[in-house]
Amino acid sequence: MSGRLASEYPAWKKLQQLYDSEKSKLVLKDLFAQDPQRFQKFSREYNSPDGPSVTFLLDFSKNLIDERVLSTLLDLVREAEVETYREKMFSGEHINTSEDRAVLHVALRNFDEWKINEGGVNDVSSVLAHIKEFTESVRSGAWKGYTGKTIDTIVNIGIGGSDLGPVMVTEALKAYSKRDLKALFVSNIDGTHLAETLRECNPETTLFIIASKTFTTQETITNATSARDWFLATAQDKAHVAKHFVALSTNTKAVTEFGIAQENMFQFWDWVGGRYSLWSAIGLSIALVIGYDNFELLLKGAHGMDKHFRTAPLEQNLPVLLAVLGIWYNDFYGAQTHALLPYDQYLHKFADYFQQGDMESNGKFVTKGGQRVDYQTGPIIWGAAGTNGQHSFYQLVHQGTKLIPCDFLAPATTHNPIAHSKHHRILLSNFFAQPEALAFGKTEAEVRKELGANASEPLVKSKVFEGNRPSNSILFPVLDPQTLGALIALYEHKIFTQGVVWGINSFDQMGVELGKVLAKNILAQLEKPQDVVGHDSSTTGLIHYYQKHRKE
Ligand SMILES: O=P(O)(O)OC[C@H]1O[C@@H](O)[C@@H](O)[C@@H](O)[C@@H]1O
Repeated sequence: MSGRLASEYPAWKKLQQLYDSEKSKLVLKDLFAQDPQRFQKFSREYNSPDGPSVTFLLDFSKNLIDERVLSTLLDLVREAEVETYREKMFSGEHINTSEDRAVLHVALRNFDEWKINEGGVNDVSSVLAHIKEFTESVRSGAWKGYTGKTIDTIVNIGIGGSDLGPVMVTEALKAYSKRDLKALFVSNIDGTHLAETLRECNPETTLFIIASKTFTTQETITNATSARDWFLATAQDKAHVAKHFVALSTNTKAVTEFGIAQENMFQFWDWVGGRYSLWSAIGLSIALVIGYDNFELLLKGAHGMDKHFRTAPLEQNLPVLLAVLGIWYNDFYGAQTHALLPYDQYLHKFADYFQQGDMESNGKFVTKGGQRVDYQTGPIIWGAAGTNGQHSFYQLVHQGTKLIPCDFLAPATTHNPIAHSKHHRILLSNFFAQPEALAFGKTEAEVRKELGANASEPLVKSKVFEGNRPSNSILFPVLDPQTLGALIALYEHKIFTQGVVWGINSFDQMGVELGKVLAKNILAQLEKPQDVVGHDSSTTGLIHYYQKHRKE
């Protein structure tokens, strides 16, 4: 990637001018009043260009934009050569320059359509076949534990990208799950996570999936080793490990050293970034829970979005549109955060997932060319499932002093139409009402009318909603595997587009390294107070306090 500073592009400068001169006119109430076509102009329906049918509506009309702002934002995308870098990604160029790697999660869901030149790409289908064979064997009960019993529990041990994707997707697609196969996830090094999980497991019927791209991650290897010790305390014979432990990794050597047979290892490649890996062997737990065919639908739904991203004109290109809207708020309005608000309980981990997806990708202050940026890069991503958020943090979103752009997502149809879909209608009425309230607010005059002449001034003021708070709404027919695949890919490509504009490398994660190194050093000093050397007084004081109070 060019690694140029985004602030040097002519369109960036023009956007700054537009912001300065037009900001006071970009008032949603007026913009909607002036243009009866605004919804038509600023909404797009997605229809998957191929593969399983996926459709959804992206309504971005409640954003603080007009046609001039949008076209200038798209000029910025052109000037940053997003289209060129998009092609570089799809063709397997090493766009992850700091690690000299290709970025090819799109190859994992390509189903041989596009020719890509990179080692391992041709093995994707054989790994999928391995996943299919294995999942069918476990789900059918043909795969037996060491005492001949069927597997009824799987435990995915992994962290970061080797955990968050499987957790999010298995939750999101619970409606498609095999209900008699319990899926548990252990990520934290905190022994509590493993201990509490193992309480739910029977060694005779539990399958451990050790998910680690590198197979060197301290948390995962420590948890996996303790899980193996727990298993062997009952099973006794090391030969039984083969029936109860499989690995998902790029590191064959470390996997075999751990004692997992090569035939129980599911391979992937260094061009799959951790936070983009749920489509790879890392998705094994997903395939086990929802079945291989549904896993394939997830991949195909994502592939449809890849094709859309690769071919649709920028004005129609949904990931690009989401990306530029984000840039508008992040870099010109000074918004620090972006909220993901799915009105679907099944998507309750969606924001957690994209916290890593977005923040580990675009939380960088240096361009690919090595320059310190002079603008904001990745936003803080957060959110929760509606309507829970409404009874918690929405107060600040509506009346706080910060601008928080929001994405609202919802399915038109629920998988659980209890009480004749009464719950769902109430849920959706909130999904429609919140963006409306954010955009149009409530004026002082309206409040006065409502409260009557005797209302006190402070009470009137406290009930005013300034409005003009932007949001996107994404409405899809039903949360099925293919739609989820398309939605995840939509956000992946949004992140890619923003990264190219900001000139940063969205595909390394140097920022997680320092803490790891320091922790290793400190671990070696925890025994005795006299070992605690080379730290500032605060760190030393904290460690000494721990040493004084620990019991074990
Ligand atoms: O899959 P492994 O190699 O265990 O890595 C797990 C996670 O480690 C973190 O430090 C990050 O680098 C993540 O991107 C990664 O997903």
